[in-house]
Amino acid sequence: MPIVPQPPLVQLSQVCKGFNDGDQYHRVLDCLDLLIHPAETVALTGPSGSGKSTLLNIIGGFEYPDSGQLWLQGADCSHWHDPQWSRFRRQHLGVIFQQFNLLTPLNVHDNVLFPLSLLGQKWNDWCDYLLQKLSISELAQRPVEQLSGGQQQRVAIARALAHRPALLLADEPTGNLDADAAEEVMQLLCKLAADAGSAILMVTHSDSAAAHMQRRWHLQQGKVHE
Ligand SMILES: Nc1ncnc2c1ncn2[C@@H]1O[C@H](COP(=O)(O)OP(=O)(O)OP(=O)(O)O)[C@@H](O)[C@H]1O
Repeated sequence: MPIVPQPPLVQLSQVCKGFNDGDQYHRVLDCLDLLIHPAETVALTGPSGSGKSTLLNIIGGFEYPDSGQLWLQGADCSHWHDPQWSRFRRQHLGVIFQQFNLLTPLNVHDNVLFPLSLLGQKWNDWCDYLLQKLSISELAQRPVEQLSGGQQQRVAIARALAHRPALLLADEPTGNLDADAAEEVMQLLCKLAADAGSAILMVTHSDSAAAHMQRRWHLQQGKVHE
């Protein structure tokens, strides 16, 4: 059987993005060409305001570039509208937000189940495995607002990986944790993403968190340096 090469998971070609600041246009991303392959892990670093979240938001379809092209899993999504982005995100994208963005009326179990229920799927052995590895099985019935920040972070990781996304976007996932907790969370995140077959693009200001990723992109003055 011939081996069919897989397309890149994420491909950006000449992507530019800027914002109007008063009557001045401020270019944040300056004609970026980038590739992420399936199951690759990439840290995205750079000074505050350099455009890291903007780049993450464009790859997740939360913001649109001003120009350039974006492909996901080989599909040109430069002109996708909201329904196509929603479908892609439901099936293939997991997101860990800096502030966790958990569904606060719900308990841990229902937060982790949520992405699966959007796909018409049920709780499964993988969900049990995630909770067990993240040491939150005992908390399954607890409302998430009753949990500590570190526990909520673990729920956010389980929820982001519940549907085994092709791509995990993480914005400062260890930003609120002390050094020991951050190290443990990074080890868990890498192990579970590898188990799920997920690639990671992770924004971080932490060198030690970035060191857990296979590649490192540094964003400065609109350009990415590797
Ligand atoms: N919706 C917006 N409207 C106007 N300016 C914006 C908007 N979003 C981002 N910016 C500007 O774009 C620049 C990059 O912002 P972004 O949040 O992507 O940076 P960042 O590298 O993630 O920063 P940080 O590390 O502080 O989170 C900043 O100057 C910011 O003020």
